[in-house]
Amino acid sequence: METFGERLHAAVAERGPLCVGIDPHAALLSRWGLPDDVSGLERFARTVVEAVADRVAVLKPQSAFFERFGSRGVAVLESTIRQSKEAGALVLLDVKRGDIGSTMAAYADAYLNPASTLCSDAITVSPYLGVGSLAPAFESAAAHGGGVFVLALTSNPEGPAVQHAVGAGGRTVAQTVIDEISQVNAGARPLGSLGLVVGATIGETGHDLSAVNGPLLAPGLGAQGGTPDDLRAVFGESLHNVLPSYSREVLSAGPSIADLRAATERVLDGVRTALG
Ligand SMILES: O=c1ccn([C@@H]2O[C@H](COP(=O)(O)O)[C@@H](O)[C@H]2O)c(=O)[nH]1
Repeated sequence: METFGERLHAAVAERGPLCVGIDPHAALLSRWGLPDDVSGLERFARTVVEAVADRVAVLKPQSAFFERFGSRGVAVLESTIRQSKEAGALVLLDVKRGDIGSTMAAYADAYLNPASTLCSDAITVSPYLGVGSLAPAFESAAAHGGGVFVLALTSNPEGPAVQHAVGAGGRTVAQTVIDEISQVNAGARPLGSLGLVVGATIGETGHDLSAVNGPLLAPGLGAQGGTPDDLRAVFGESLHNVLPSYSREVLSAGPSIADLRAATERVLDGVRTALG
C-alpha cells in the first residue's frame, strides 16, 4: 500500500505544489449569484471540483462550511470528496478534530477509514489535548495509507499566545508539537505521512522545522495577507516540503470555470517561483 507521503510527493511532482481550499463562505455563494442554501453549496462545490480537481495536487474542503447545512451539507461534502478523488486530486479534509482515546479513534474512523463515506486522503487535527492523544489518528493513517496534518503555528493572530508559550523544558508549545511529529516521520522516504500546519503569515519565529521530514501545509496566503515571498522567512531551509494553500484568493475568481482555472494557474506560478 502506498503511503500518503508517497502519494503526495508524486502528486506534487506531477501537478505542482498547490492545495486549493473549498470554502463555500456565505459571502462567496452570494458573489457567485448562488443562494445560501444546500443547492447553492452543492453548485459551488461541484463547480470548484470541475474547474480544478483534474489539475491541482490537493483539494482541501473546509468541513465547517458544509456542516453548517446539517446532514444535507455533509452529504454534499461526501460527494465533493468522492468527485475530487475521481478527478485525481488528493483530498485533505480540513476538519481540525482533536479528542481523547476512543473518541479520537471514532474521528479517525470517520475520516481515514475507507469504509466511511467521508474517507479522505488526509485530515487536519488539533494537538492541544496533547500530541499523544492523536495516536488513534496516526495509527489509522498508517493502517490505511492516509495522512494527518497537525496544527503547529497557525496563520491567525491569536495563535502565538498559546503556540509560542514556553514549557518547562524551555521549548515552545509549537516546537514540542514539531519535534514529536518529526520523531514519527523520521526515516520515511520520500516524505513522512504526518504533516504540520504552519501559516504563511507568521513571519520568522525561530522555530526549527528542519527535521520534520513531512509536508508543511501553508495556509494564510492571499486573503489573509500572506504572499509567496513570505514563505522563505517562515520556512527557511524547509521550503522544499511546503504545500501552499489558497482558498478565497482562487474561489473569488468564480463561478466561471475558465476564471477559476486562470486564478489557480496564477497562484501556482507564484508559489513555484517562490519555492524555486
Ligand atoms: O492556520 C490555519 C489553519 C487552517 N486555515 C484554514 O485554511 C483556509 C484559509 O482560507 P483563505 O480563504 O485562503 O484565507 C480556511 O479554511 C482556514 O480555516 C487557516 O487559514 N489557517
